[in-house]
Amino acid sequence: AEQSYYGNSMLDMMEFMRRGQAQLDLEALDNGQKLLTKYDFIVVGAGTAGCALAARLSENPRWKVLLLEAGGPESYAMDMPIAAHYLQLGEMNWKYRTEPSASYCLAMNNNRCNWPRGKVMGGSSVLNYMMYTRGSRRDYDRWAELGNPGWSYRDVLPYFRKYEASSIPDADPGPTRPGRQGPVKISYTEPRTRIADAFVRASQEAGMPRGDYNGETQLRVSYLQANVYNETRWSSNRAYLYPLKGKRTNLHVKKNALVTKVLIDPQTKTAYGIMVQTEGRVQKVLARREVVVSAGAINTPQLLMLSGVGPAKHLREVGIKPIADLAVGYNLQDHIAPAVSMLCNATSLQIREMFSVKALGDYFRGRGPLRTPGGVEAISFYALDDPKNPQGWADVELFVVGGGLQTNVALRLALGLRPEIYEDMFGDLERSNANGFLIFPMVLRAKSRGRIKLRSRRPQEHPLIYANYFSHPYDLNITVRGIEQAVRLLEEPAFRAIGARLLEKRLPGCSHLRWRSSDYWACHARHFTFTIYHYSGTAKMGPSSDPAAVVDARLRVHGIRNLRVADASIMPHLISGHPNGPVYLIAEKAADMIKQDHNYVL
Ligand SMILES: Cc1cc2nc3c(=O)[nH]c(=O)nc-3n(C[C@H](O)[C@H](O)[C@H](O)COP(=O)(O)OP(=O)(O)OC[C@H]3O[C@@H](n4cnc5c(N)ncnc54)[C@H](O)[C@@H]3O)c2cc1C
Repeated sequence: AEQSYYGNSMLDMMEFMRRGQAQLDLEALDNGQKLLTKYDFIVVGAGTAGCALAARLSENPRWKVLLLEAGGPESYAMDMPIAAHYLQLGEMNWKYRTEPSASYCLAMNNNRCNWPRGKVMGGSSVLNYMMYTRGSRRDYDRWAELGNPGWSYRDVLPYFRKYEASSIPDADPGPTRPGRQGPVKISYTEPRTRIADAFVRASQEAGMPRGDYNGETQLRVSYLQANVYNETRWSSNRAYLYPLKGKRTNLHVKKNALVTKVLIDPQTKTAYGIMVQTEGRVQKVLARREVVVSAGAINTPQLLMLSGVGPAKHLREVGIKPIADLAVGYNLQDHIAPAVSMLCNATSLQIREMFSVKALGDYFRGRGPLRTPGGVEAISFYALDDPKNPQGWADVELFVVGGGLQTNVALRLALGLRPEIYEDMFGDLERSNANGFLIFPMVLRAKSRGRIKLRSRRPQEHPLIYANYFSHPYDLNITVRGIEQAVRLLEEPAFRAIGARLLEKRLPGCSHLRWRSSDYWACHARHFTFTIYHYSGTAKMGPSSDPAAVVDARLRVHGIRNLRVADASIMPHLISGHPNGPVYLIAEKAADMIKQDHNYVL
């Protein structure tokens, strides 16, 4: 038996290396391309939006398209779902941090929240937890009501269905049914811990119907729908570009290429190219038709400001001549979820045990825990402010991770938790291998707004990030109610059956407050202000009559010709769910609008 174990292990390792090499070979197909001096379209950033956009624009064989990415190739190891936390520790992460605050992220080193972002082919779709949600229909209807024709749920539904390749067997079959043929895979994940089963059942026992939260009604509990297929993360790079590698000669992809400026003629206010730092030098590349910025909600405002598009006063402060005075970098939104730690008698995911050759072998055979997307297993949506309305607009989401903060060292590091707080809260649990889980109450429609500012005019320098969590009183209030909803679930029979209970440990900074009181939970939230990484809104879409708008409903930058933004930055309000899917929607719609505007009709 021992012999066959080692024999299999060797084969599994070889298989791992074979798959890794096959992927690198694909990625290497881009490397031989020599940059032209001029393209029809230049897309900045190969993230969720950028890959989709470049693939769609280059469908016209007559257009030459250049996709520029600051990071390097995606690798096979990144695509193992459970590796998600670890990726935040590597160079494929921009490793942003918010400015220190006295009112949030108090349990984190220097009171700064870590804000990871993908710096790699596929962008944040390579770092993310693969949770797939469309959000509420009301989100899109609100976008349209704000003066953005074409963005109501009815209007955008065909775009969801265009990119989706859902294999969810019990998806809502009604008019909102998912697409089955698109490039972006969506499936249920396995294996499931008993904890996830208990969460789904306890939610039902508390009155929440089970069903498809991406269907007609969002207020449902369900196992997670995820961007995973064949045990593999389905990044935007894999979805849109891998099928084209080496085949689409009019699409050039350049990695390790940092765009430092969009070139805009100050007289005609027309974008005509970019400056890019690559292979040790800075060069100019021209755009015959348009530059599209898809650098994500932190880098897009940074790049626009570096190029003279932004708040004139702030640009002058850092020595940049303004070309268009627009509210770039304002309207920054995010989702936070101050996770609550529970203990239980059911076996939770013990990450330490996962990194073995056996686990790898199981993974190749379609088994085992390496397939879980970072441990997130099930999810539910509540309209706490409108509880009687079955069609309500969700304001809180709960999701469950079948392991505790103590079961995964990478999670602690990724969050930047202060070592002394970690030791106080979780040290004993880690040493005793205690079984536990986390419920994350995610606040879906926060009213606080943050801001991105330039630290300097150097493109290599990280911008300043002010998250401003809880600056609006609604946000702390709804956060506390979300936590209380999570804790209430523990009373349900399904959770009782696995001995689920709150971790009875007070945060050192909150020990003066009555245990489990709302003041205690507010203090908990100010300490464990965990971002769920949904930064958005910093190049807001809206009509020119809206002083906060940066782009119009066709995603054209107000007052500048031949320049668009297509990524999470354009969301006027962050959607009530996880935004990776909605960013594909933005990219797909942007691609169609660009094709229409340049008279290319499929
Ligand atoms: C850790 C983490 C977990 C998440 N979990 C989920 C989840 O489970 N479900 C979900 O729906 N969403 C999740 N998200 C959010 C989701 O992934 C993002 O909203 C989405 O990827 C944003 O897409 P984007 O195209 O706007 O930006 P990105 O995907 O971040 O792409 C921007 C790209 O531009 C590149 N770039 C930036 N500046 C430049 C420049 N100057 N020159 C060249 N290239 C540049 C970047 O390197 C990057 O590749 C998560 C995000 C993170 C970081």
